[in-house]
Amino acid sequence: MTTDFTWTRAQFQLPEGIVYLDGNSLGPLPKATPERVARVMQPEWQNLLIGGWTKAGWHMMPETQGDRIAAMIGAEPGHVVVGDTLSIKVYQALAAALALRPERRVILSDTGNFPSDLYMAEGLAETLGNGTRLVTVAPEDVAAHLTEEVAVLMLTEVDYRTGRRHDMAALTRKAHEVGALTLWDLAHSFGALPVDLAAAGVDFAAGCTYKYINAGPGAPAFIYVAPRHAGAAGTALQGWQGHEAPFAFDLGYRPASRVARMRVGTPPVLQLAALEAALDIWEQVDIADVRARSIALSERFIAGVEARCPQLRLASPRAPEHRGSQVSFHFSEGYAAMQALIARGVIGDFRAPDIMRFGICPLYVGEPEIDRAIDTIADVMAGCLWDRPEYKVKAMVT
Ligand SMILES: Cc1ncc(COP(=O)(O)O)c(C=O)c1O
Ligand SMILES: Nc1c(O)cccc1C(=O)C[C@H](N)C(=O)O
Repeated sequence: MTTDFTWTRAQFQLPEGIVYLDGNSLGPLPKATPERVARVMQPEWQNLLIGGWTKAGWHMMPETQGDRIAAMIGAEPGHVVVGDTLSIKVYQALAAALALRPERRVILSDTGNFPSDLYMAEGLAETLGNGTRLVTVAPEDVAAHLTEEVAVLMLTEVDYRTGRRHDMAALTRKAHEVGALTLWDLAHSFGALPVDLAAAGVDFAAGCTYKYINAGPGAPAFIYVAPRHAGAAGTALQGWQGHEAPFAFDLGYRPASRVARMRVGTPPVLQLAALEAALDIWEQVDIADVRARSIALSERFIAGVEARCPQLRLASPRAPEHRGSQVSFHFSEGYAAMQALIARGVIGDFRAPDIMRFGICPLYVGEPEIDRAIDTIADVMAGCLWDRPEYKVKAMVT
């Protein structure tokens, strides 16, 4: 299959006149989504009422959508389930992995990891109360800290700030050599670059669907458990929907034999419908084409910005194979500069302390958008427009 990027572009409802370079945080609205979500309300919810769980397939959506996701990330069918938030899925996967290495006490991660993953690990370690501790090292030092003390290597493949990409297969191999298990956060990988969990020998993974996948604000996360751990992995959060027979209402918990054991409570059906519509687009897309185009667009962007804006310093790795699908620059007044860009219709975002972040999503971003972004950044820099007081007011959510 060759991806038709004119077609993909036409599938999105982007506001007129803007260049959207923040799909690495929240993807835009696919045109088919409102109708698909509305269908769950009318006729499904209106007419089927409680019967919708069975007759409209709502109950199985976490698994049916999980299988679709599995096919996109090189996971074995039946080993991915959708639901909850990424923070929760990280917690469950980490708890399961730690329990599989009961004699070890170290969770190894890096300082580039997303804070929520680190907070979850700290909280879990505290709850376990058995001396389990989180050790965070610089991203480039991870391999050197893989020792026989490590129970779980927990990393985000692509750094949310710089876009720096870990070598998932090599680090997984190295972790296994010392007897550790791996947990990969795919938040900035899924839909950004090819992922092959089975080939890399990954033990656990989790990711979200509201970024590159475009399933909407608050869209559910997913979790992957490798087949070799499927029977032994505990779920930590023993909700009734992860029970082998939820509608038997047993007083005792029996985990489902399938990855469904990682379900917790009632699934968010409206949000899952939005995910379905988003995945329909991805079924017409070859991720290898997306990756090639993302690299070409990113190279064009970096070259253009560096040629015209000496004030900005590249924060992302220069070699494309070491990046995800975002490009970041350091600039001391990055927050205000980003507000100036947004006011001119070029939407990226800012991450403390000084990172201007631009997501390159080829499904709806092409050369004209990249060139307009470069021109606008050059204008903001040349005119020191970031120095205006109105751009220095901090918003609550960035
Ligand atoms: C790498 C990474 N992990 C975890 C999270 C947390 O996800 P959630 O808010 O869905 O729990 C995010 C984004 O918020 C993220 O970028
Ligand atoms: N989930 C978000 C939200 O509810 C509001 C604003 C941003 C987000 C994000 O997902 C941030 C994202 N994980 C990041 O890479 O910074």
